[in-house]
Amino acid sequence: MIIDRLYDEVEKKGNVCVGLDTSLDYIPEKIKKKYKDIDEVIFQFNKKIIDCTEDITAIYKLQIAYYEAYGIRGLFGYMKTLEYLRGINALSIGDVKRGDIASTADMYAKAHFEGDFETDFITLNPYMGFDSITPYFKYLDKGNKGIFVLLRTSNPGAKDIEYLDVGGKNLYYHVGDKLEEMGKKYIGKSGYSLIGAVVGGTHTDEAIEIRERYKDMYFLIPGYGAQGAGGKDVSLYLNEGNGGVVNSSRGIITAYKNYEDGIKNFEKYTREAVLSMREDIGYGR
Ligand SMILES: O=c1ccn([C@@H]2O[C@H](COP(=O)(O)O)[C@@H](O)[C@H]2O)c(=O)[nH]1
Repeated sequence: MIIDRLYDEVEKKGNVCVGLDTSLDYIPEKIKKKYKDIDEVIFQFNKKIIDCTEDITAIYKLQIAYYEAYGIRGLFGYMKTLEYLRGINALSIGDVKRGDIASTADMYAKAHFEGDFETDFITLNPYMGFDSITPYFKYLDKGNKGIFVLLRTSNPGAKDIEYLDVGGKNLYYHVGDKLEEMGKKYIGKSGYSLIGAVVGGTHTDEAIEIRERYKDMYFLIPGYGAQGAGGKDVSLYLNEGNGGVVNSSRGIITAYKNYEDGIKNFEKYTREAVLSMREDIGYGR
């Protein structure tokens, strides 16, 4: 199952999920001048990041908005990056956060688990109801695709809805309990399910309870670095160093900007950002 592959990647390489949130503002002028089309500029920048981090990165997450924002060329950049990751046998998450009625969800599933935009995992938004999630299960049945469903997100606004009291428990626990139950059917040999959850590393007060309560769930943990979460925070969501991947996007792909010689030594600084994040999370301890 694909979740077992992710588990093994984390064992070998650590918990870092590099976020390829590729805004043109992050790309050095040198690359922008070298390639005529935006898709190639985006792809070449992503390729540089992937090539210097692949052996220390468990999985890459592409937030689709950063590609959609550049229209059809941006989406070509998205497609090329995913093709490249598949070619080197690296895992990918399409951070698409879909949620819609079942007939539309069927088409979203086809769009992101097959064809040009195929990824290993996608993110889903469950707050339209569980019938917006179940249409993806036919891909889970084959074992080679997985989902990360928004549970308790990293943004301050998580408190507005996700924390609402529903029958004596926070709404996100209501969502999580149902996901854990549905996920029992999809547990791999690692002990984790193809139905995972997104939990923001920026809120830590309930982290231990969430980890304890959802033993089968693999976590995608955003919020590290640019949003303020640190290694100690995110590691509360892990289980003996596994059970989750920690995303950092801006913190890694713009790391080179912190140095005067950043453009010249782009690969060195990008790699250092992943290595220091991996250590901060507790790799090797
Ligand atoms: O709760 C959530 C869910 C998703 N995200 C996404 O993760 C990255 C974070 O980027 P940084 O630059 O490391 O802050 C981004 O793609 C978000 O859309 C999240 O932040 N929180």
